[in-house]
Amino acid sequence: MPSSHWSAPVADAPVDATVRLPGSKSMTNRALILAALADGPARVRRPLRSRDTLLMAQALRALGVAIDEDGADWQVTPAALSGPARVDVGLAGTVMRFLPPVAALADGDVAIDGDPRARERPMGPMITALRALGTEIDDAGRGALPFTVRGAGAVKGGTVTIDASGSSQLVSGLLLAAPRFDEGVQVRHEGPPVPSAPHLAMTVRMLREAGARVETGADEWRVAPGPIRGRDWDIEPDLSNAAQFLGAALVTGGRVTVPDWPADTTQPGDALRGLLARMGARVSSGPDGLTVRGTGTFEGLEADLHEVGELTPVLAALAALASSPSRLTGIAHLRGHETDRLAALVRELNALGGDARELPDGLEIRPRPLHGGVFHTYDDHRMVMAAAVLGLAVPGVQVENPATVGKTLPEFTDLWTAMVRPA
Ligand SMILES: O=C(O)C1=C[C@@H](OP(=O)(O)O)[C@@H](O)[C@H](O)C1
Ligand SMILES: C=C(OP(=O)(O)O)C(=O)O
Repeated sequence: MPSSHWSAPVADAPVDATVRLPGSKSMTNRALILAALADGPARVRRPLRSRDTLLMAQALRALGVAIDEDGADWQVTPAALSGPARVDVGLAGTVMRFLPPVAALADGDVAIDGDPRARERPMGPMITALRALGTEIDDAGRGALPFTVRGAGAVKGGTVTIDASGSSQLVSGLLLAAPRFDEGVQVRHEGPPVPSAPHLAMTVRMLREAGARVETGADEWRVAPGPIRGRDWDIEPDLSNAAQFLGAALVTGGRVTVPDWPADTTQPGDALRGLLARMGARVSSGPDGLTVRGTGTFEGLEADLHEVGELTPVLAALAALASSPSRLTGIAHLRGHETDRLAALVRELNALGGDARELPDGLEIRPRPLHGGVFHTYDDHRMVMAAAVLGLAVPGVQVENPATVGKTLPEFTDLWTAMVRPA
């Protein structure tokens, strides 16, 4: 086995674990943007420290913002934003969609690029929208990364219509910076439905928590011009990254508790409570956190995951181990994620003997006995997580490039091993 592979541990016994999870990627990167654009210092408490959030911090520092480590927190001191600067978005959707509107507010050129795959992810509507709002962008006609934002120190703002069916982040990015646009923004979506409604709710809630005036309608969002308050942001645990751990309770007939599960949250991972219950889990909340218990058998899932697409890879792995078939729909936009997730999941599940096929907007998965083999991960953190779930029940799953999980959870294999093989 090449040393770049990880042998996913088989569970010899039901897991019985409490897994404390690091902060939410989506909340950390929104808090960083709002802190950078605020009227005074801000603190991000217990941020996620992973590739996606460190890239965001680095991008904002490149524009002049000070982000200092302070114990478990980050202290953010805003500054007049300026170029010339170079920004690396890596493969982070949140950086590639949230940073350009901030760069538009800077005084000077900001050159933005990322991993090869980042150049293929949907970006055109953001470029078109920023131009319509008064910003010059040099993209050599690509409609994609790399491009240079010719920041003029201000953005006029106003009304813009975009097709955000490829990614909700196109809307979130425009809204997060919009209080600082001269006229604010009114974004209208036209096209097939926008995915990831909870992430849009997160954007709106965090903007309001920072003092912005936001109105929402059907496929329409309006942000008034005005100050963004510097404040403390408490980052919740990343509930999407809870999926594989809670799923392990289902696969092994065990128990997993995630502490500090928020009572009221906009994170899409909160939907795991209902989704795993539908598969047969017993789900309960208490002072210890959220607990999922499995019985040892569990059913497949028929679900529209349009709003919670990032849960798909782990749910697909669970589906492959379930006692009945699954249909996961509403997720055509996953073809534009870190990799084409529908194609990648079908290929890798079937390479282990599975029976998965692509639907126009999703996946159909029929459980079959699986065997070991190499599970390719395509620079996709959630493919590593999906492979680990399969490995609980299938001996010999070799996960290629496990380090790619560092996009959102660098400590994943340690947390996983501690759960499956407690000392
Ligand atoms: O705004 C956010 O923080 C996110 C929105 C979603 O993006 P899409 O709407 O592109 O799926 C989600 O999949 C991604 O992991 C995080
Ligand atoms: C789609 C995801 O990430 P990104 O923020 O890069 O879009 C994800 O984390 O599942």
